Amino acid sequence: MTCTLENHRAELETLLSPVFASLDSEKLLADSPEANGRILSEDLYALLPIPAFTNSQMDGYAARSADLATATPQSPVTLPLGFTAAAGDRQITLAEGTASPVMTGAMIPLGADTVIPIEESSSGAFPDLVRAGRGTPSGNAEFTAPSEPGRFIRPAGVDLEAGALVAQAGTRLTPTMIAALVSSGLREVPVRRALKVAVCTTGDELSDDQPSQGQIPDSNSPMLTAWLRQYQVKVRTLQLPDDPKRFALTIDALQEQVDLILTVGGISAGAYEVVRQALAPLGGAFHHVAIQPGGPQGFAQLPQAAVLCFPGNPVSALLSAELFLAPLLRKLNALPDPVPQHYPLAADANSPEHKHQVRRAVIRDGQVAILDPGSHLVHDLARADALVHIPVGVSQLAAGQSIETWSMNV
Ligand SMILES: Nc1nc2c(c(=O)[nH]1)N[C@H]1C(S)=C(S)[C@@H](COP(=O)(O)OP(=O)(O)OC[C@H]3O[C@@H](n4cnc5c(N)ncnc54)[C@H](O)[C@@H]3O)O[C@H]1N2
Ligand code: MOO
Repeated sequence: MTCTLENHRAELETLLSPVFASLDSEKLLADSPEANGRILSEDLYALLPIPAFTNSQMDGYAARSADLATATPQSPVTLPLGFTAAAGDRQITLAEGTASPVMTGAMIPLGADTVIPIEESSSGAFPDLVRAGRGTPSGNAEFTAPSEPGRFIRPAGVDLEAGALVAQAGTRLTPTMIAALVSSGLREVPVRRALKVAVCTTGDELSDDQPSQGQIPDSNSPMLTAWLRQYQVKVRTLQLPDDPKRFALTIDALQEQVDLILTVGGISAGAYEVVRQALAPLGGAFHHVAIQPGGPQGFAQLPQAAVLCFPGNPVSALLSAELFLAPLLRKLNALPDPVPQHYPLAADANSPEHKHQVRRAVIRDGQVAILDPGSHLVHDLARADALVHIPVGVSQLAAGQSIETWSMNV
């Protein structure tokens, strides 16, 4: 049975929506390597303000603006030095009529209301400094201009008040959001549990180490694993021979361990189509989608897990993931949809009129050159910059015509 790209997409959305909706919440450290890209499962409110305390924006002197009100180059104001406030120190108190050396990020001394950058002091450099509890400060600093209240002072909570909403449920953790969470005192955060997928590559020809005659390296397994991990999926891989009984037993056991089983290969018209042979009796649907590559497709709903069946040719497998899984995983991960770019075609191109063709392409010198359509060309797949969609009904494209390109391998 042949179906359209859109119909198959809709079928997979029906299959996978309940799987995605069933993912519950888990706690994760916001500063752990797995946090980036995960989705918050609750609204989160700041435990600490950002900044956590009022601090200096500059290395310089903390002072009272009133003490410097009359300072001019002709009549500078000289203030004796107080203790030095360094980043990490407890708050010190500024004695009236003194200036305290203060470093960027240090707490503003109690009583100070302005910071004069070191470059603006007459000497332009710090003299010998003394931190609280480590001796008695001596020396002076000379100022030739007033400094207004609040100058170079970063007030506590100016970015976010304690108790304010840091991020809503559904927010994707980015490097910057991780910084905001940690800054607001939120280290352990509730996130949606990662989707668990078992990638099952199939075929007696697959080999992991030294392929003997007739064998090939299993490239689909690492390719799809890396591809799925872009979407925060927890992947386990299995390589299964062309033995339908063993395949059926393995799938049955996997059901309890993962949310989705993704099989690759073994679904077209051959005599040893292990996936089709094992899953068709269990209600699996196998059909031909009017796309190229990636025509043969299948899926099954088992009692405890959904099964998605991609064709085995490497280009077909990857494009099946891009066409059918990527839109759903982007939605799941609150990622934006990609935006196409437009380039003129470098040469004429043909496409089968009754199929939606997806071609790999390279963009050179402002033009898009379409690569060979073969679904076994895994190196061409790797060197492609873009995908070009040629819809049903279009059989020819002319050199120079502007076409839509969708970035890939970025
Ligand atoms: N008589 C027909 N033959 C084929 C048809 C058809 O309609 N009628 N469709 C062709 C198309 S299109 C595709 S796509 C493939 C899909 O076949 P399968 O999904 O059954 O995949 P396999 O036969 O198992 O493998 C196809 C191809 O890919 C290689 N392969 C498989 N797994 C891997 C892997 N993990 N890593 C690297 N390469 C892999 C495999 O060795 C084959 O060369 O069927 C066409 N035939
Ligand atoms: O659909 Mo197959 O994926 O053309 O090679």
